[in-house]
Amino acid sequence: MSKKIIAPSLLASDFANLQREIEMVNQSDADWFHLDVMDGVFVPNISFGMPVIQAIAQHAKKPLDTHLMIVDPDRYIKTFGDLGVDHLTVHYEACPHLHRTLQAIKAEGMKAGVAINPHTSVKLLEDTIQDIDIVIVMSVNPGFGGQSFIDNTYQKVADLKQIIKRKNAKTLIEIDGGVNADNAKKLIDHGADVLVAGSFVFKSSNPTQTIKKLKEEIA
Ligand SMILES: O=C(CO)[C@@H](O)[C@H](O)COP(=O)(O)O
Repeated sequence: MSKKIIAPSLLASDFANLQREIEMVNQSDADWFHLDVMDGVFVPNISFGMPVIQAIAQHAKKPLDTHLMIVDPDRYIKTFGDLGVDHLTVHYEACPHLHRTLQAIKAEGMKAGVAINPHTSVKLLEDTIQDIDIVIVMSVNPGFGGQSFIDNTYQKVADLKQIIKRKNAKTLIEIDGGVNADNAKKLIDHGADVLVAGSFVFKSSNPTQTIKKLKEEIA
């Protein structure tokens, strides 16, 4: 069985002590950093952008998994590649020419991801799945941390896993939003490979231990 991945979302971290938070993740059992870029247009919130990611990249010792919640992501693909981002995920709902966008991300040397909102069917990815390295199944409506997990995510993950198998693709399934110790194992059992956790990690009294517990839960 392939290794299961935990990606703490820095959106829930203490921005006033960002370097300390990055070092915590570096030293922890976490596998990736998850970075949420929000533009205030695609989602009703603005988070952080290139200068902050450039600063994070100087300290992070694990892959940067970057989730663009922005309109017209094609405009910035090269910039994120130059910043040293490892995975770049765009939203299905923001890409009229998804196949072209995926090729452009790969041409910059990054893994190409597609995120789908809770209302978007996994069936819409059937024709591009072999070109997608990572699908982020949103288990909350994107834009904010700390929301409650949407229960139909389990079925979406199972359906997506079937599509990946049928098409003989190597795509990883990543879950983002409301992930905690109560739903982590069930998500893995339904076919998830990567779990993003923001509030559950950074709002806990001991984030390092919380990451360790999550890893044990899904091992
Ligand atoms: O993309 C998003 C929110 O839009 C997520 O990455 C959140 O940052 C996850 O936070 P929690 O739900 O785990 O607090």
